[in-house]
Amino acid sequence: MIDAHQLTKRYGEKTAVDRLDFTVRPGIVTGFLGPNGAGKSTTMRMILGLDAPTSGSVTVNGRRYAEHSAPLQEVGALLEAKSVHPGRSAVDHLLAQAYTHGIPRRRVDEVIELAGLQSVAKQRAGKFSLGMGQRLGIAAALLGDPATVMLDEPVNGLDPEGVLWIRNLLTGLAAEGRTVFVSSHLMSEMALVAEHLIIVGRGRLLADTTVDELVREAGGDTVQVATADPARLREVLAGPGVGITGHSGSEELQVTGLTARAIGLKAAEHGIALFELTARTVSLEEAFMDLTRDSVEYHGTTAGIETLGRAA
Ligand SMILES: Nc1ncnc2c1ncn2[C@@H]1O[C@H](COP(=O)(O)OP(=O)(O)OP(=O)(O)O)[C@@H](O)[C@H]1O
Repeated sequence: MIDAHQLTKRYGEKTAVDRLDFTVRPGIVTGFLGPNGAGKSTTMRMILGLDAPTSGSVTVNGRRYAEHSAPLQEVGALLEAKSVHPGRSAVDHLLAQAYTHGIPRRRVDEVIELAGLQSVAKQRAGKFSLGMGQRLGIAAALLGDPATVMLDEPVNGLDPEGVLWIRNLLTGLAAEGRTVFVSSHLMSEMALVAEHLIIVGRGRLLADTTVDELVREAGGDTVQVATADPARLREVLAGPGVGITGHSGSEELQVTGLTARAIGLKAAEHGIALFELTARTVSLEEAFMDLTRDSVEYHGTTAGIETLGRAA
């Protein structure tokens, strides 16, 4: 369990993390989402005691990270910038960490296997590809068999097989009852693994919600209907909890609060012809963009490219 209370970090004038309150619970994967620069890494660094909060606090299982007597066994973490001695082999890197934390050699072999690094375990880590480096970082994070696992952008640099491996690993760790907290700026990736989402923008909490709820709030339960008699259809569909919108004179209506099936049945019952009946599924990516639109610090632009194209 991770608990943040009014967690704040300022770097001079810049507020990187702004009064965050959230709880990360065991037994599920919680996604930590936000655009670039939203404050995710800073928050994770504070959870691990690598950065001190300017104000507020964050605890892991009721204590600050530094107060745990065996922190590696409490929280296993992979942060973006991982320092591995380039001349050391993967196995030696893990052994060095295991020895200094009283972890048996057997566990090193276990995590090497878990991370699929058996064939390269004796190679120098300096020669590792980005994906292999990520796997080594994850092996190190799991070394202490921690109850809480925290990974910052774990799919970075992984090939499709590696991405799938991470997904299964995360859901497996959560199923074992661990607390799993994973950051990403990719909603599509989070949608596949996370059950709960904590979304931040410019250091602030934007949403603390489930994947299902986010889609619902974004209008994911809207049904698009086209009919020859929109006025009559409005009448027969109207009721408590039902919302109907549409331009006057248009054949198209947008209906919330009723399933496509219920709308189809009602229309048939009243002999109203329908031309279209489509349940509109809002992608999580759209929901995320809507939520964070005002918090994106670094907007991309294609204006320069267009200008170049015209000049050519
Ligand atoms: N040591 C630092 N000194 C000054 N500013 C910092 C420092 N660390 C982070 N920041 C600023 O704080 C803000 C939050 O950064 P952070 O790296 O936590 O965001 P993030 O959500 O992890 O972003 P990304 O998805 O790009 O990794 C950014 O504006 C960043 O420039």
